[in-house]
Amino acid sequence: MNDPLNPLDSHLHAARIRAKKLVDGVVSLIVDVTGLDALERRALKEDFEQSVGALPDVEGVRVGFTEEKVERRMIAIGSGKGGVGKSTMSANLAIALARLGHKVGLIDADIYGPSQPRLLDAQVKPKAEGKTLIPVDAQGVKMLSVGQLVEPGTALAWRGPMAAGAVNQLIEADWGDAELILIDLPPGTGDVQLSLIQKARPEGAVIVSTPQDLALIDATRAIDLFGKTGVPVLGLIENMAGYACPHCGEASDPFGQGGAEAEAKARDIPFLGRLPLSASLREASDAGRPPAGEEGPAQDAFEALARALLDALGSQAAG
Ligand SMILES: Nc1ncnc2c1ncn2[C@@H]1O[C@H](COP(=O)(O)OP(=O)(O)OP(=O)(O)O)[C@@H](O)[C@H]1O
Repeated sequence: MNDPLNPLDSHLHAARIRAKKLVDGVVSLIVDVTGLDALERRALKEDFEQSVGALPDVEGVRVGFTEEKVERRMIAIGSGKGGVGKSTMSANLAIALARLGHKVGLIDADIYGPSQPRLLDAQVKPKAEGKTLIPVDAQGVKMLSVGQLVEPGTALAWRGPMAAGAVNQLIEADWGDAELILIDLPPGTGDVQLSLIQKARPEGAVIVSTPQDLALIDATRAIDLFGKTGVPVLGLIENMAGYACPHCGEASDPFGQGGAEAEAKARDIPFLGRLPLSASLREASDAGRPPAGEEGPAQDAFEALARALLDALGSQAAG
């Protein structure tokens, strides 16, 4: 006899059907929703209810969901002081990790200057399903920013617990299939950063520093902050290390060379690599075109940093 549910085999989302049965006119479907956010799940459910409900002899439809469990790892990106390129690094590392085949999320928790919506050219408000925020798709990365929770340009003079509350909303968002979530912390090593780290409980941290002495002293404070909270430092990245003159090509080291690497070595922390000061990198970043997404030397540099980070994460998990 012809199975009345046969037409489901040619449904657009037939590959997601894990089980189907028809009992007394009621169809029960189990649908795999791996990788779909709450809005997409609702749309899929409605689609099945409508198309199955229209089949002959069907009086009711029940749709249940199943999904593969995603093992999520959160990595905090911190810096001892502002302006060292932590946000630029977070955006480009996120894109480089996604290009290496990872499902990546990015939380912009920089309450003093949330810049990810601009860096990733994604200045849109996220949607919500009930109280759960749905990250926006930003150049292949799922992203949420504290900047999306307030009006643009509003100074965020939040204290630690308030900031932690807002960041909590971002952490508990619907991250779908994202397995690696980078969290761009506010610069500095005060109470605000401390309570954010305690709230987020990242698996590891990356510290961004410039080669300047002062930044290095600040970087060591950041290392101590993560030590205090029991978060292992996965590695140090040196940004704005050396400068290639765009006119004559001569390379120079306005802030000195090797300081960050030496500091990392002295502290027994992996040195993940360095990125030179580059006018084209700054221009592309300011224009919302992260260089990690465009072919060129900067893309190669970010890919190498992303690989070093994955290695450090691997050894951390193994150790
Ligand atoms: N390697 C680089 N070469 C040239 N410009 C850079 C480089 N890295 C970052 N910048 C520029 O430096 C400025 C500060 O960078 P960014 O906002 O990422 O720093 P930050 O550490 O996140 O600062 P804050 O947390 O205070 O916002 C930006 O204009 C950015 O484009």
